[in-house]
Amino acid sequence: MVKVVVCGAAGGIGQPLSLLLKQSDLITDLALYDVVNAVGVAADLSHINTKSKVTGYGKTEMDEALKNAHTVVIPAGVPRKPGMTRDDLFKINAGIIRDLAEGVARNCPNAFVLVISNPVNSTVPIVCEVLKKHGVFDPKKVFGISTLDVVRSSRFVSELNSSIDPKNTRVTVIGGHSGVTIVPLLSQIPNGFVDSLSKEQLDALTYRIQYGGDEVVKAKDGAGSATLSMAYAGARFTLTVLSAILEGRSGLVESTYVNLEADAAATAAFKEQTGLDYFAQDVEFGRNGVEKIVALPKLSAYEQGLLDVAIPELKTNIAKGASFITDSA
Ligand SMILES: NC(=O)C1=CN([C@@H]2O[C@H](COP(=O)(O)OP(=O)(O)OC[C@H]3O[C@@H](n4cnc5c(N)ncnc54)[C@H](O)[C@@H]3O)[C@@H](O)[C@H]2O)C=CC1
Ligand SMILES: O=C([O-])CC(=O)C(=O)O
Repeated sequence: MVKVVVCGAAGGIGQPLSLLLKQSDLITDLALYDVVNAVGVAADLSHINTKSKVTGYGKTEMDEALKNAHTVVIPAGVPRKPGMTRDDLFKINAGIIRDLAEGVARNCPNAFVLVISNPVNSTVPIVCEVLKKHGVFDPKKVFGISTLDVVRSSRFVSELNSSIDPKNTRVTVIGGHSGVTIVPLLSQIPNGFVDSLSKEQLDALTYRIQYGGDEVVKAKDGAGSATLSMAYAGARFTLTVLSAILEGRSGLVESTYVNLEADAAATAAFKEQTGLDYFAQDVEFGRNGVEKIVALPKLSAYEQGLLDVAIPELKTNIAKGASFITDSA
């Protein structure tokens, strides 16, 4: 049995994400949990003629939903409105994520946990600290999904150079998932892409990637943030990880936000230099989740400048998430 649970499954991301996961034969049981309407969404999806069995769980049924899960994907919580930062969501989402992580520790302590809910820079440390508290933390199994930054980068780059196919051009994005902590490594794009840009173009492209989320928040004008592109990115990430774990496919890589203990040997020097415990960078997946954290390529001076700005902000975000659990222990 491969049971995948979507927590927040009736939401703007949860519904299309569940629809995309329903397409996959890797999943045998798709469990949809939400405090509202999950049973209805599950009934709807359950009629689709693919192999997985879909079940819905309401507000009081979290434990049942999570029981024996293989993988838990979490897009539960509130989205931004114009004028808000992702950090402004902490007040409401931190408690939601803590309670879901407690549910994971109780019902599926060996599950892979994939976190979408913002602020990702802080919600991932919350999940890790809760699992640590229960003695069930495996850093190879907890991921912050920052794939949307990669998806946006590929698309935005292709808008500047029509010979680039956005589907086949993966841009490594390191750091975290908010504003200045999003650091795209555009210098890694082949064929001298970055050298073809003026300084103004490079600044504008970098800003667009860092603030792509705000573009959508503004356009939706109070009706939330990215949902469809996030569902696409979330499904791509989830199915990539599942393919490595279940099918043993090797060489599968995505940028994702992880606890650096997931590959302590590879990241020891970086941790020492920066003081960061969590960081988004390219990760190769394997049967146990993180197979290895890919070494950072040589950054351009421009990228190093971006990273220098990202580090203090990331540190604050991480400390805020971790202390939300450790200070209440
Ligand atoms: N990682 C990323 O790149 C992205 C993250 N997000 C984040 O994803 C989250 C969800 O966004 P949307 O789907 O647009 O919001 P939404 O409001 O449409 O959906 C959230 C769902 O979570 C449910 N929910 C609330 N509390 C819950 C709980 N305790 N247990 C289970 N379900 C609960 C709600 O009932 C709702 O159905 C937000 O925090 C948003 O900022 C959004 C886009 C990209
Ligand atoms: O911007 C937001 O609040 C949602 C998000 O994380 C994104 O679209 O990247």
